[in-house]
Amino acid sequence: MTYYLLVYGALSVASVLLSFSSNGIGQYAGARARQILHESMLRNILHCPVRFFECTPIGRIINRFSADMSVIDKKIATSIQRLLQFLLLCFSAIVLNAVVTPWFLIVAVPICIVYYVMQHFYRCSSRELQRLDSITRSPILSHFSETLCGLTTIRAFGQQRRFRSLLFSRTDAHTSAFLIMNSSNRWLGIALDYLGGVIVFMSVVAALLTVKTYPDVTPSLVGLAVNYTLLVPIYLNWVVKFLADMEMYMGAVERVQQYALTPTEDYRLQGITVPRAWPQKGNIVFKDVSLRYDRSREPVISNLNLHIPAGQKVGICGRTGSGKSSLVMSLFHMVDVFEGKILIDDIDTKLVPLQVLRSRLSVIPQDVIMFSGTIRENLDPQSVYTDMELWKSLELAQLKDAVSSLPGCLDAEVREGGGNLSAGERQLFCLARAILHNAACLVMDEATSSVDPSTEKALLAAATRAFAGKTVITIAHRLSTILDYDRILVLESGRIMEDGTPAQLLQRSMGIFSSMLRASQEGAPFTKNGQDSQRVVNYKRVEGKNDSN
Ligand SMILES: Nc1ncnc2c1ncn2[C@@H]1O[C@H](COP(=O)(O)OP(=O)(O)OP(=O)(O)O)[C@@H](O)[C@H]1O
Repeated sequence: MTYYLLVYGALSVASVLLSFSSNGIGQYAGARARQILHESMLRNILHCPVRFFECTPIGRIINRFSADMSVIDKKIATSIQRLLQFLLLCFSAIVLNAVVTPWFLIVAVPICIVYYVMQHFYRCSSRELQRLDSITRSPILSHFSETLCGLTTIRAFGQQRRFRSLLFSRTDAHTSAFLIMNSSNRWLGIALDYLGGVIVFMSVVAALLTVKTYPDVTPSLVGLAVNYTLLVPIYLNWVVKFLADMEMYMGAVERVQQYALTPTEDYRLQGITVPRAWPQKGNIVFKDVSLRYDRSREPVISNLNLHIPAGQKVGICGRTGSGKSSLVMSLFHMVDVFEGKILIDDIDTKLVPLQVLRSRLSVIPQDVIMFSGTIRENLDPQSVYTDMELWKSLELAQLKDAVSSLPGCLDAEVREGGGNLSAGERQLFCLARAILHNAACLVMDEATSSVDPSTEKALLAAATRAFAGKTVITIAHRLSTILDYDRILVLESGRIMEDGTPAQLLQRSMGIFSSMLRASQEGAPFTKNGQDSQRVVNYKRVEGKNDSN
């Protein structure tokens, strides 16, 4: 009796210790695995080219980071442990039955086959149903985030009802998939219960036969075997469930891994080391440059040659899709420069590490991004400038008075997306950022297209003053704004069609620039009072005088 008690006690202690260590090790391994997966996905996504974000719906990316990561975080480690536990329990029950009642082995084989077929059928269906569940969830998230972003437009056009019904129909599709998935789980539960009933029945029959044929088998041993068998259906149910769950969860790992392996931009971390002050002059040379967005697409610009001397103010215009943005984006290597060279102050930009290159040039885009925080954080996120430098840049950007009147001045609140600032103010803040950077080249990509003429005038005047003597490249939305520039380039289908001073281009009455300017004066509402036409006439007069001098 003491012997049995000691063995039982030792087994219990061993079981507790093993369970404790397997839980600890399992959870630690799970935590490390999900940390590695999350970090590699995040690192990769942050380094993906802009094109990836244009082609991938935001809802899908959020889904990877929320739903898929949550599955990996909460479910996988526990499921693997439970699966192993139930597999071992099942195995031990079958072995015990086989040892005590050998007749059980005869029925065990067909039962195993039926069991295999059933779980295979369930797992195949469950995988597809899970995919359906995941596919139908992304459109809800995309639709929801799109609706939030475009709330003003939706309300302005009275489209609330349409958007609401679209949301409901997508939610219905998702709920249906979810319901079918859950029903399939219930089906499996019921089917396995029936199979379990058959197993118990067979086990009892095998026990009766064993008692007849092997008289030395005691009733207590038979009772133990039958008792174990009673639990087999429950264990089997769990094994199948966890197997299917694991398969489903590994889908999340596969999707996360896919994002962790998405090709990133070439950051050229091993690139050349450029002087701290580069580019000092802002002398830009395009040598036989060809650009494309994708290997499978035609180049948007082919064999372009262009020299922008240091300190020149260049206006770029052309019809929509002519390649203006692509041309200036190539300076930042945001488009694939697959042929030729772009030199800035005699250094090939292809060899400069991408982060260095982008940090040395300034850009004012059409849509300025402001983050929720303070004005100081938005101007100088890395806290490298002094207050005096911040105020100086605000003064040059004509924002000093506006900021000083705010409660908290530099620490005044900026809401998400700069919601409490006007479009013009946001653009002036972007100019202040560019001034702080003190880059030798400034690029303005239709920076003034969403502001009124007076703000536009203020922004351009501030930029001209702050970037006097530096290279400024402006993609012009309103042609009248670049009439006082040093040079104008007219692009068409990725080629430079006209290149010269504004006066030279205006002299070609049948030229593209002249006709575009004429068309904009006829069409633009703010030319009704003749301001811009007058400006062109005055400009021609002044140029005429200069020429005659
Ligand atoms: N992200 C992109 N992916 C693929 N092709 C693009 C992409 N952006 C632009 N393109 C293509 O490149 C060509 C030039 O576009 P780009 O935006 O440079 O013209 P743009 O003159 O700046 O036009 P807009 O004045 O309308 O901004 C167009 O044919 C356009 O379809």
